[in-house]
Amino acid sequence: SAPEVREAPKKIAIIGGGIGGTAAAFFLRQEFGPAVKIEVFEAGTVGGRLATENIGGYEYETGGSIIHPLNLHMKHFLDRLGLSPRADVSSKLAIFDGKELTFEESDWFIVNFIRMLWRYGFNFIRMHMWVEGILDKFMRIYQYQQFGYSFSSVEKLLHAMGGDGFLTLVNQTLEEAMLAEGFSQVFLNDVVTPVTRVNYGQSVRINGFVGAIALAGADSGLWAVDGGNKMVCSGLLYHSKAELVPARVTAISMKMRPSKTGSAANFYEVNYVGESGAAHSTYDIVVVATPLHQGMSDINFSGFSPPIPTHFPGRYHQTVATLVHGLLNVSYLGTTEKPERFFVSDVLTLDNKASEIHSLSSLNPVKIPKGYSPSPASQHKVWKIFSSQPLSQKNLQQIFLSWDSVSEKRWLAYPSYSPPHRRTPPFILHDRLYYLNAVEWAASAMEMSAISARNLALLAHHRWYEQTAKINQEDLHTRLKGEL
Ligand SMILES: Cc1cc2nc3c(=O)[nH]c(=O)nc-3n(C[C@H](O)[C@H](O)[C@H](O)COP(=O)(O)OP(=O)(O)OC[C@H]3O[C@@H](n4cnc5c(N)ncnc54)[C@H](O)[C@@H]3O)c2cc1C
Ligand SMILES: CC(C)=CCC/C(C)=C/CC/C(C)=C/CSC[C@H](N)C(=O)O
Repeated sequence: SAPEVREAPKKIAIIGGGIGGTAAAFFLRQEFGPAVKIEVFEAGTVGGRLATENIGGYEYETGGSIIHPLNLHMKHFLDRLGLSPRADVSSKLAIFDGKELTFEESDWFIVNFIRMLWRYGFNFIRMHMWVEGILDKFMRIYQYQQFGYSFSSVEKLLHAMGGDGFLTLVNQTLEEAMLAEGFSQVFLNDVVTPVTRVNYGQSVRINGFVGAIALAGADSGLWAVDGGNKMVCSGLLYHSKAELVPARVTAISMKMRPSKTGSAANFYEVNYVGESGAAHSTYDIVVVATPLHQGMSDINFSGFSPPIPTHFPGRYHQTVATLVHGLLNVSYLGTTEKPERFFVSDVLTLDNKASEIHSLSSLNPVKIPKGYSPSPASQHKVWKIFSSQPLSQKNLQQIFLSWDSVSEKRWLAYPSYSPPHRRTPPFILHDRLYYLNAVEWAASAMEMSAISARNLALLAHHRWYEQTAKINQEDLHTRLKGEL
């Protein structure tokens, strides 16, 4: 007799309208087809940690800002949504030790190359090769997902990409991993630390995997979305024909109802508070696309065995983004260069007591006006400072000669990474209840949330239709060699 065909799910809930939740809506629609009703709950603003701030009539990114050229899901979203990358504006990097600039990029590639070779031998070239090797393995996920394969835990996903090497990498510090590879401590202090400070606000004691991602975040060819990165989220929401529910989810519980076949079927009840008060709805599948950690979201899970905690262990790191429209005090950076000749756009910092800030960058608006070009420090412009604590008035007076606006955004930005990690939170919280942001404990980035969204859409589909052959397959890399 023909195998029993399971009915399609009728309703899916996604909690969170950031890049993770909206990408999940997009991929779930792709997997389950047009009939299923998808609802996205968002307590704040669509985009979540992708957000902009208006200064003087222009919008500037205050959260997630850069995208790697090999981030294929983000690229694909732009193509599907008819969005474009923002026009390129040249940039110039320097490193600050709290007193003076220890490195200032030259306009000439060869000058930078010789300086780096002189100071750090082959460390610099080898670092590029090391990161490239990790990215090569990382890229395997796209082929697996293209073929419909999914993974039931972060560890299994990492293992499928990079084998035991990736699992070792997430369980040791970047410092340990790079020292073991033969990089020098001086190179780690002078070059790698400034990158982990700007990109994750933390030291080289973050895990080796997220450390490699941070270093990839200093590659060339980084891009952003014309009009603002958060446009991808609203675009995905619209494209997926999901319904936005502007409400805060307070609780998720498991309920039973009798099914047509006589046996009991369980479903999820989502309780939420919106503008018109408290309400609840029921769903066949639920995807939680917000971090389940202290200060991030307070969702009470009831009726589950084993119990699901409101907050998993581990905390999120505070990064304060302060946007200042003002005149930079170049002597704060210990430089004697005239402000009209000072074109440095990104100042990274060393890890020492004198560096209260993690970075200082000149910001370009999300839409580049015609004829726009980088301006020197002698002109009023928008600067972004990353720090772990809010800046004091004294800090601002040291860094700027004058300013006409200051806006501060305190983010619980990404996990506070301190390997070895006890255990990464699970993707599967319960039978058909999934947790997208578990992936952030390997690394937090827009593309990581998109990869997790695709993985969970596939996983939810295969588990719904009991297609176990597409879950947790070993050795996919060898088996798919030669395929497309
Ligand atoms: C300052 C900063 C700089 C960064 N820079 C980069 C970068 O350059 N490149 C990069 O790739 N990544 C960067 N990141 C990381 C990146 O922004 C995140 O990894 C990514 O945006 C996470 O997206 P998400 O959708 O998974 O989570 P979020 O964006 O946090 O989305 C979760 C959403 O859920 C909502 N929510 C929470 N609780 C509830 C509830 N109970 N009910 C309903 N809704 C709820 C929230 O309001 C939020 O909108 C940066 C992050 C920060 C903060
Ligand atoms: C996931 C892969 C393969 C690559 C992502 C690389 C990337 C873009 C890393 C950056 C991650 C991050 C959290 C950056 C924060 S700050 C960004 C920027 N320097 C700024 O000033 O806003």
